[in-house]
Amino acid sequence: MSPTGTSDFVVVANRLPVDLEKLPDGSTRWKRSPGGLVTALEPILRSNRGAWVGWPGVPDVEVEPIVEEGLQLHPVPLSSAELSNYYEGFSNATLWPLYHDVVVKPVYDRDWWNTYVEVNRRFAEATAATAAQGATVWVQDYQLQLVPKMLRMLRPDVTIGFFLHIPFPPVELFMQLPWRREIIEGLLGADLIGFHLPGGAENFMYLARNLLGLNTTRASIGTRSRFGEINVGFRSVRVGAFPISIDSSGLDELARSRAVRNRAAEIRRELGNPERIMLGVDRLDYTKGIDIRLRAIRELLEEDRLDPAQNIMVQLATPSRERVEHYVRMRSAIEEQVGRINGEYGQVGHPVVHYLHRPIDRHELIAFFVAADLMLVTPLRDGMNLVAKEYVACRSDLGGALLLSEFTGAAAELRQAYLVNPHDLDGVKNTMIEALTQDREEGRRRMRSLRRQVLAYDVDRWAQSFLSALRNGR
Ligand SMILES: O=P(O)(O)OC[C@H]1O[C@H](O[C@H]2O[C@H](CO)[C@@H](O)[C@H](O)[C@H]2O)[C@H](O)[C@@H](O)[C@@H]1O
Ligand SMILES: Cc1cn([C@@H]2O[C@H](COP(=O)(O)OP(=O)(O)O)[C@@H](O)[C@H]2O)c(=O)[nH]c1=O
Repeated sequence: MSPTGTSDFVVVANRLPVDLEKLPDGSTRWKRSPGGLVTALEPILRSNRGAWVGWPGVPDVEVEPIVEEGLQLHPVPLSSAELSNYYEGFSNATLWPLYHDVVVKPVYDRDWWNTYVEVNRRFAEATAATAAQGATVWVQDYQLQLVPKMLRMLRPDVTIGFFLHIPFPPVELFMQLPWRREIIEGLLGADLIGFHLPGGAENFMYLARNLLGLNTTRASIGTRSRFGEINVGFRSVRVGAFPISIDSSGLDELARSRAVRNRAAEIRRELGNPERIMLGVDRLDYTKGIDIRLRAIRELLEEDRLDPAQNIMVQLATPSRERVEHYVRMRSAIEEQVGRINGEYGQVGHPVVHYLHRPIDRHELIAFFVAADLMLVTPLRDGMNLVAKEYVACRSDLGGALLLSEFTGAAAELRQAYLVNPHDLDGVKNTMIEALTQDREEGRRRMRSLRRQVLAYDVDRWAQSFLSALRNGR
């Protein structure tokens, strides 16, 4: 057994909720980390006054643990070589594409795998040193799939939950992975393994049964109900589906504020008061289908089905994984598409596509949600997509429309969105026109129904359903 720490509730994630930023003058400051995992978990951990174990966002720095507004942050350092092999390599050039339907070809590299094992061990050791006797530890996501087993060996006294934020792939794809047994065994160190959707949970059950030969239940898995069970020696591991969500009422309240409404009106003016504003908000990731929506817009302009003077698109794109090859290529391709549309259909001072490649602050983002007539969410595959839910939460006016890919986790719940198959470009184009020209009452009916779902199933409900299953099941 490792020495114990003092925290009763510990979240372990690849990143801390804040990234250390090195400024040109050599000083440093903390800024919010990108992505939906942090958006979802930060409020929960703050209200639990827990500890967060994670990487501080830059390589080759040793940072002491800090306490920030009651939240204890325990940085796990990574060297440049580890960053390259564990984060950019195995996590984001092997697992990420493999788990997202092999949208691009995964790379299988033994050195990357070895570093992934070493870094997972470091996270497990840091967690073991942070958790109090009998603590609850919640391990997050694909970067840390070996931590549950490693931590159990170090600290059999703690209760371990694991949640996967990205899709768990179909069995035929997962079987490509040379280290497939190790990953499944790593995850089985947890007491409860959570996925967004029942399909991912059932894929995992199948592998436990057929790859590792374990005894499992066989009934279908429900959403927040009907968990699967796997016998691992004398232990029982439960498996369930817990769709993640957002701080719906917090966003709803902010979006109703005068400051946000004024800013939304100002955004419309800044864009030249067009009849309709379309919006995309994503990390710049090839899974998000940004290229698909741009292609759809270009073809609609070509076919004279969209008036470029009255239909404006805003694409907000946070930089992401900028040294991974496919991300570099995709950025160039998207910027070329934006340039081409503006070159062919824009006017001086009036581009058709407004594109920002930088992180946007949450208040500004909410004003964009309030200003937009059509939200375009077109991933080829996405674990959940919190942006879709955030747009709905911000539309208490029942205005706007959500166009949503069927291949997002969110589509399982947001059935009244304009659902599209992103591989069917004509379908995307026709649905864009349908949503842009929707009857006002039809739009209000759809948005009312979407809001019922998003406001009822918020991030607190997600965390409570997972944590109560974890605590009651041991
Ligand atoms: O840490 P990065 O490499 O910069 O990536 C940011 C996060 O991206 C992924 O987010 C996922 O989690 C969301 C919340 O569950 C979900 O809505 C989305 O569909 C996922 O893509 C990744 O899983 C996180 O680990 C990263 O922090
Ligand atoms: C572009 C942008 C986004 N955000 C916030 O980031 C998350 C994104 O979460 P989602 O589940 O949709 O996808 P990933 O986790 O990135 O795969 C969401 O909360 C956005 O509001 C942001 O704050 N600033 C940005 O510029």
